[in-house]
Amino acid sequence: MRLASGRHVEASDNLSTAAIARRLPRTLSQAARLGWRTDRRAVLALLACQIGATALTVTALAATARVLAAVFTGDDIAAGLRENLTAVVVLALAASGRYLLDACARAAAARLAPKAVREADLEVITAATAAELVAYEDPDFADAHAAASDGAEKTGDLILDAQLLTSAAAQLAAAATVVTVLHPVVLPLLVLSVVPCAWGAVRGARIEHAAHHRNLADSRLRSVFRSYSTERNTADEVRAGTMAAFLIRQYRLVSSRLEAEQLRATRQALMVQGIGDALTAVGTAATWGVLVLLVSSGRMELAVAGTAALAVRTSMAALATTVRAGARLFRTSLSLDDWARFLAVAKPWTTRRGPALIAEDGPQVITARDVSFTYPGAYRPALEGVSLDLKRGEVIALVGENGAGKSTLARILTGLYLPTSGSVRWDGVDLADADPDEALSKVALVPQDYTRWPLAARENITLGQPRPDGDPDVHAAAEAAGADGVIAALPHGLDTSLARSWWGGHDLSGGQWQRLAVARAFHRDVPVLVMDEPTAALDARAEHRIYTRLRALAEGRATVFVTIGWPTPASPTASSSSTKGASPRPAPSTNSSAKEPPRSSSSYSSSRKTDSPWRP
Ligand SMILES: Nc1ncnc2c1ncn2[C@@H]1O[C@H](COP(=O)(O)OP(=O)(O)OP(=O)(O)O)[C@@H](O)[C@H]1O
Repeated sequence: MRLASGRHVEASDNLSTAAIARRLPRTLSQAARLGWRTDRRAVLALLACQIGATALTVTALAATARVLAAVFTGDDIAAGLRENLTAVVVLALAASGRYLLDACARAAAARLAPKAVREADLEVITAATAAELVAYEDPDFADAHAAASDGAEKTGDLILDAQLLTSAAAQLAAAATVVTVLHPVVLPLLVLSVVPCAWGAVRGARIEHAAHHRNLADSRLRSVFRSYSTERNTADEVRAGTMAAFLIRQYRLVSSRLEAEQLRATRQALMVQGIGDALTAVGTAATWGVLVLLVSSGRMELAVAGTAALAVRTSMAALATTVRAGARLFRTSLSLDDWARFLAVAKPWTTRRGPALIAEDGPQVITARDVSFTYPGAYRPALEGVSLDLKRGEVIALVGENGAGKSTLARILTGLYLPTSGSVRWDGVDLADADPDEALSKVALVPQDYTRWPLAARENITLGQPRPDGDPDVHAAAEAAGADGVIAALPHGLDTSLARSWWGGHDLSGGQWQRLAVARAFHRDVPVLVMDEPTAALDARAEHRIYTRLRALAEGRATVFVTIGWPTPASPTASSSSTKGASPRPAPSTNSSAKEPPRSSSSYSSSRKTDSPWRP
């Protein structure tokens, strides 16, 4: 199995080194802004220490030159040192001060780094949660999101590397100044020897990063195989289905693809870096050769050559650190670029609908007209030409085969998805123009795949939004959903943690979880209630309880009930007293296909013949 790489990967592959280098300042300034937002004092301390350390490096090297001149030029070294005592003291103070300030700068960077990671990650979370729900159906969004999470993690490295780079670059600048003062020909040689090394390091980083991008889809696939093989949710099926060998084979297959791609990239990167290092070795040899030549031809005094040799060594060490830190910074900035890229990819998906508000006591009526919907990247619409009306106090049942579009329609009626064409209006307000937070605050949804929140039982029902009366309301909702017995059996009642993978966490059965999921919808005192197969995992008694309560619960609410209960044609049928007809596909709408007549909540329980009218 192979996942297609998305536009995101291709766009990254096409980025040239020059293009990325041009974007580097922007990426760095983004990191600086992040740092500034998270801890200004640490940023200021970092800057002050860095500037101070640079000034002290220059001072120390200038003092070094004077001390070395005293040592090499005079016959009496001790006398020379005594005469230049100030330079010796300055050298000692500047050198130790520089180490101190360097350590302070590193400490400030270390303090800043985790905060920057947190802030960058929060930006990813904010962008993801602000995006339209349908964005999650777009593979590019998913790939960009995966890459962004890595990128956010690297923000900390970026700050540490930036500190290291500026520190090394300051040392280099100071040493290079001294070398230039001693003899102007040495500096160009130094530069020539470092350029190939820098080129190799940067080019190698780009090759490896491009491979990382090509591997993104496979990396995700492998981690899915890994988690499906080992996680608790799937552990029983893995064993009962004797799937372990198959999953391990798939894991190996994807891993070998990943490793082959990685190996190819590493070979290329090593080759490029090797060429750069070899050229640098030639340049270094030339630098030393020129120094020897200058001394042997009498164009440079031995004392000056000694100082130059020291400065060249310092420069070389600083250059090596600068190149290493620069290459790492470059690689990190590529990851940070992924982070920034996700924010850019997510931006157009940001929910921006309009300021229209639904009346405080609304919606009284939900009207869908000619609604069609196609998932991003899908070849055919999931819904086509659906029209219906749903009033407060009515229950509408969406019935149809698997894949007929019931869940999609339910999400469109609540405004979770916007139709590709047609409109959904609440009291005449098009949901495409309505403030989504305000509209969704009027919706309670029991999704098909409800979440087992690793929280206390109370928060699993209130979703962190307790009603003014507190626990009595929680118990009332639990009672309506048949979850009161579940809570009563918990060791600490509503305070019991349901984070089953943690110590002290309590586990529930599938049906018990579903009762909680239904209770959470009942707890939300809102006018629109959507239940997507809410009784699939319930026993007959619990199902009966929900159905018998539904009438009371639907009182004053617009309720959508999704079920596959009836044997019906391939399209879902919307049944309610006011339904105009719903048909997700070209297939026709209709109530006529339903075995139960359309009805509203008021006629619902009285016309039932079985405990579950949806499953005759
Ligand atoms: N993320 C997606 N991307 C592309 N197509 C999708 C996506 N999700 C659903 N579909 C397609 O949309 C159609 C309707 O799906 P939907 O989940 O609404 O059906 P359903 O009637 O609720 O099915 P079920 O009874 O199995 O829950 C299906 O054909 C499905 O393949």
